Amino acid sequence: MRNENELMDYAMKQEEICRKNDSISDALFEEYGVNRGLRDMNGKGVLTGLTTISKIVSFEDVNGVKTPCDGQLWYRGYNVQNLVRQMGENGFGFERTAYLLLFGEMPTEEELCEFCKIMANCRTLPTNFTRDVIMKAPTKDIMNSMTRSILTLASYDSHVNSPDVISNSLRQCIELISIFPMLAVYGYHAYNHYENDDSMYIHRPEPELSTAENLLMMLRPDKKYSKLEAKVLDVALLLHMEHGGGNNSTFTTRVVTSSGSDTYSSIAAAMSSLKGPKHGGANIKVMEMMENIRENIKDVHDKDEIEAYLAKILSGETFDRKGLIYGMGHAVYSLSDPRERVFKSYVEKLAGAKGRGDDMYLYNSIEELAPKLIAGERKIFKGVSPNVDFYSGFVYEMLGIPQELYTAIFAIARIVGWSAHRMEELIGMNKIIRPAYMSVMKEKE
Ligand SMILES: CC(=O)SCCNC(=O)CCNC(=O)[C@H](O)C(C)(C)COP(=O)(O)OP(=O)(O)OC[C@H]1O[C@@H](n2cnc3c(N)ncnc32)[C@H](O)[C@@H]1OP(=O)(O)O
Ligand SMILES: O=C([O-])CC(=O)C(=O)O
Repeated sequence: MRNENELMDYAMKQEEICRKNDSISDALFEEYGVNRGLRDMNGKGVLTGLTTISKIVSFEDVNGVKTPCDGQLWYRGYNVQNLVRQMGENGFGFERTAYLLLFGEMPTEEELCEFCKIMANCRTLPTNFTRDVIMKAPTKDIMNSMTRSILTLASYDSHVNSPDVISNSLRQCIELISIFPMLAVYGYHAYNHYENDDSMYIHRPEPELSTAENLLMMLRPDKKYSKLEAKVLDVALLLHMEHGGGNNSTFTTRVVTSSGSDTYSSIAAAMSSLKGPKHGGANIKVMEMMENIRENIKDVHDKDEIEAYLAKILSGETFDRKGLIYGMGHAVYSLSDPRERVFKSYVEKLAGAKGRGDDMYLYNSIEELAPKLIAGERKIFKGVSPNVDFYSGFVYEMLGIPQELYTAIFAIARIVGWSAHRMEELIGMNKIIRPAYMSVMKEKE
């Protein structure tokens, strides 16, 4: 039998050699003008593509000077805050926005109706897929469970690759967008049954329900949810659907697509990127961090105590020792992330209704204190503010959604953006993405 301890001891011993041979000095990056993380000295991303899918604004021109401003996000020419507003109190936006992002124009009522019907018909899994794939080796890591399902679905597709690349990829993307909620929720129920010994429910989606409604219906044992809950979840999905070509998971989609690989592999790669705690996985990390803060401070109303504990998180002294305050900061936004602002308005309503005033106070205090602390400790050129995922976990928690599903919900939304970028890459680029690495290796005899 394999001796795990022996292997771990070996890896720990060899770590030192890896560190010695894999470290490259900052001076060499400067000498060759190489931008770490494809970002320039001011944190701005290196320009690697053109897109018509979305636009992010974080700076404005003030008398010829580039100045940080409140963030804006636009989908196919429409401001996201307006898209949310236009849905009204009861309307659902996921399907309409998915159409907009995928096809580049707002659907008429007739086009939307046809698209919803197509999606409803797609919400079915191959025979015994739930039993044979999703329930096998269940895991708390729902992103992994979904990724395994996505890759396995390729074996059930008799036309994984087809000469009609564009229409075939579009078909596959629409199918995956439609069934993502099932892969996520069934993956969770399987885990919850086998690992937590809870009852398992496999409710089939209902054709007349929206994506958000289906998700809540499939999740709940009694299939019940309120209109407000479905509305809040729909807004969360709309806000997470798309964020340009440069975010880590969308860029991954574009890189894998550019090699000629298939839809399942491109989306599986994007899932693997999204789950990272610096990207979509931050929504779970925020909740773990909040729990850790609550456990370690005596009074949630004492801002000095909160500040001192945040300083410890930032110095890597406590929590996960990574030195990050999760839910804060963004690669592009400066003064604010527009999606966080929308979320906050819902959070305040929900927290009031659910008697979570103390938690709201704690979140507000962190929102006020953390940016100043981070700016004091790190080199921040553009400003640092709460991002979309600072409040998303809190919202999901108040909706009774289990923590294991938080990043999966992000994926259920972002697959629309990934799909739109896969289509744009296939239609407009036709060039393998292949940046260069300068070798600073020393030749040896
Ligand atoms: C959906 C999303 O993906 S939104 C982002 C979700 N992620 C998180 O909430 C995790 C916490 N935040 C972070 O790790 C970062 O802010 C990121 C990954 C989102 C962006 O990082 P960057 O692009 O490096 O941001 P920026 O250029 O402003 O950072 C400058 C410095 O501040 C640090 N910094 C930024 N945000 C934080 C933070 N929340 N906590 C501690 N340090 C931070 C960066 O690590 C960087 O330090 P370095 O130069 O020593 O590496
Ligand atoms: O754009 C990024 O770097 C992160 C991201 O996906 C988002 O904020 O939605």
